[in-house]
Amino acid sequence: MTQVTPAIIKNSIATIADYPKPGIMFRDVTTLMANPEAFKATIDAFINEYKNQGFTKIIGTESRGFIFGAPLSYALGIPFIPVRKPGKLPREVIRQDYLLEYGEDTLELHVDAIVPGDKVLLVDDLLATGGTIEATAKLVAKLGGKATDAAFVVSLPELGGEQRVEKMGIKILKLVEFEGE
Ligand SMILES: O=P(O)(O)OC[C@H]1O[C@H](OP(=O)(O)OP(=O)(O)O)[C@H](O)[C@@H]1O
Ligand SMILES: Nc1ncnc2[nH]cnc12
Repeated sequence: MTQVTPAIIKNSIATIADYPKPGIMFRDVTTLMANPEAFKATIDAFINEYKNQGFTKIIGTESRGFIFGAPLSYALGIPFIPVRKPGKLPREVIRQDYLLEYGEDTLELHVDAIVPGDKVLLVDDLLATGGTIEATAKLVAKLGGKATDAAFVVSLPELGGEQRVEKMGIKILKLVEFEGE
């Protein structure tokens, strides 16, 4: 489905140069979240795209993925599953290491959170190198599910994440792009 992204979404995202490391242009969605009109436009755009599409689970990746994934899960009546940084989930987990734009990390998923045949929507605030979403999709696959789609508020195409995620057969929705700005 093609939709026009309201300008308020991009306009409400702040950019901080050289955070958290020199050379990084940090796209800060806290200013979007603090703007109720922009936040509503963001969640509504996701609802329009993903209603009645047969998803059985929505995954949000810690931490900013929780902020956009949980309201979508509530609105669509689809279970919300958190993928978390190490040591945060209390029951048995599977793990996946991955590289970030500015570091490396590990993600974990409860082993009983995904069942074979699940059709999973991945939600995160931002797509940069695609390492986070690739690791999350691998966790889903290890448990027999299939991440078919991934939704982002922001994509940074210069960092190659879109090709990396599409190569895995995952369809991307991005509401906003930042390129050399
Ligand atoms: O496409 P990638 O190169 O993987 O980068 C994107 C990821 O990086 C950020 O999360 P971060 O790991 O900084 O964690 P946070 O949400 O807890 O701040 C962002 O929220 C995405 O999850
Ligand atoms: N440039 C960026 N801005 C905000 N979050 C990010 N996560 C990875 N790269 C980022």
